[in-house]
Amino acid sequence: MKVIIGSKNPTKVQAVKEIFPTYEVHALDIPSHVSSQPYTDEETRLGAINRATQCVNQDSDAVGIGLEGGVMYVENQLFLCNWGALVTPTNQIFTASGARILLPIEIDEQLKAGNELGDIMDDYANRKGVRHNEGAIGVFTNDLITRQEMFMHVVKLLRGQLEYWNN
Ligand SMILES: O=P(O)(O)OP(=O)(O)OP(=O)(O)OC[C@H]1O[C@@H](n2cnc3c(O)ncnc32)[C@H](O)[C@@H]1O
Ligand SMILES: [Mg+2]
Repeated sequence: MKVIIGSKNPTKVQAVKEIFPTYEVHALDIPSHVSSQPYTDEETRLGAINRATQCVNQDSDAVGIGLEGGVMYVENQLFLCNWGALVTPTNQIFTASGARILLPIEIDEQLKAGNELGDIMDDYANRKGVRHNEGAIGVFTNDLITRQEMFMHVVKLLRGQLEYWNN
């Protein structure tokens, strides 16, 4: 069995490898066809579905997975949000979201100024490549939950649904 993950971001690729250990895992750089910084649950989830669908279009024997990061408001407060989608060769679509965490007001202001969260996080935390490593969720949980761990949970939710509806 084969799974294609529509990103080369190591936090996403590793998450899929951990949760699908018996599958052959391929990583392809696939566009999300939504804004580079999604701002709602709907847009973030659509980005994940778009990536997963394009993965299956590349190889009709494979299961496609898309993982997408975004932000969303809950009562005027900005939260990190992440969505995953899994598309099967017969076009079943499963989606699931990841843990959310409040972002400081400074991050909200920087995003409104048009910067991408990945770049803002490097400046804010004075680190390099936060998006490829611990992620914003790692920074704001004192490294207790990394971006890969958060994505692992999302991919587990996808795999579980795939198995439930196909057994
Ligand atoms: O190569 P891809 O798969 O696109 O990986 P990415 O790091 O750009 O991740 P996303 O496109 O899924 O994320 C959308 C935007 O949100 C940013 N982002 C989302 N979650 C993040 C996190 O935990 N830490 C840092 N940046 C994050 C990311 O940098 C993008 O600007
Ligand atoms: Mg991106």
